[in-house]
Amino acid sequence: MKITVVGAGAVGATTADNIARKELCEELVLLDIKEGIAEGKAQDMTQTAALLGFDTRITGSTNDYAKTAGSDVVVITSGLPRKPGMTREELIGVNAGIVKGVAENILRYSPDAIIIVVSNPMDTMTYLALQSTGLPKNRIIGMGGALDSARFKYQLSQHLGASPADLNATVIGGHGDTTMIPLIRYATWNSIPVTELLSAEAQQQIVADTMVGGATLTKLIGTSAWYAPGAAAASVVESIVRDEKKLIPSCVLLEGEYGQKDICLGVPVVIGKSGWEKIIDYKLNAEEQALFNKSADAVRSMNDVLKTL
Ligand SMILES: NC(=O)c1ccc[n+]([C@@H]2O[C@H](COP(=O)([O-])OP(=O)(O)OC[C@H]3O[C@@H](n4cnc5c(N)ncnc54)[C@H](O)[C@@H]3O)[C@@H](O)[C@H]2O)c1
Ligand SMILES: O=C(O)C[C@H](O)C(=O)O
Repeated sequence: MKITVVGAGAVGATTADNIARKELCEELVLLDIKEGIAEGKAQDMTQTAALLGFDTRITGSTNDYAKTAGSDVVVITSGLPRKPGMTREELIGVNAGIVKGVAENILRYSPDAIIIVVSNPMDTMTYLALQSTGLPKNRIIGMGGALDSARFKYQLSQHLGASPADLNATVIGGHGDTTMIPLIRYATWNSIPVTELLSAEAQQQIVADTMVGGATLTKLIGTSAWYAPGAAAASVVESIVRDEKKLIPSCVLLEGEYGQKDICLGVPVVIGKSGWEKIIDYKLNAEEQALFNKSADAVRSMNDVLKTL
């Protein structure tokens, strides 16, 4: 198994670190456009092997895609992160060019790869990667829901005094401050609906705080987060390489599912060795479906911006 992570910045390096620690592959390539950064981080990470006890071989590459040849899975994290006060959508102008170029280069050397898109605005970057590579839809997965659902569980755990591991909670829709939809109606604490345990005010607060989870961290740190994003991206990789069939909300092409088509948006999907394998229908109620449609409208207008770049 060979995995490439493009972008050796905060999220890319953390994703690679998680992949290596979990020994998800024999060969891991970290690629960046900035001279030396990928080689340096690959060497630094390799020096943890003796301490942590893993055997994954990690190679760094300064923009040499030949080194990525034959990758089974590729994670794209290259691109600008937002600064405090910005939205993810404001990154489209720079990141669209980066993601398109990277996806095309990857495909040249790894025609069979499954691609995971992390760069923001992620829903539109996933759509762009799908359009520009023409890959089968199941091989392009946008990572957002895995992270947002982990943040949703974090918020629930704080209010309930519960272990996040005992919580089951899902965020669908876009990966944006106003487009994500934490499905509180479906959230449970070891099978008990959280709606039976929390006041209406607490539920509203949890949903609101989950939606701005990324913005909150960006304000605190001065750039966007990387520990949970890197762990979330690695969890999607793990479900693919171990063929786990985990149900992970992810951004995929919709062709009528959830009432939408010609758009990549977050829905619960089963992820295994072929990429995303099927979409699970959560049977949204009218209010949730209205939110989903609104989210789709917002993402579609970002997708339209691609035509003007
Ligand atoms: N989808 C998500 O859940 C999620 C979560 C966190 C961050 N992000 C996004 O991930 C991206 C990366 O964030 P970060 O914090 O790692 O940023 P960063 O600045 O730390 O790293 C980005 C890296 O990309 C590299 N890069 C730029 N152009 C490149 C190219 N053409 N080829 C190869 N490498 C290139 C840069 O040199 C840099 O090292 C941002 O767009 C951010 O918004 C998404
Ligand atoms: O918030 C961001 O801009 C980065 C990422 O999408 C996140 O949710 O952490």
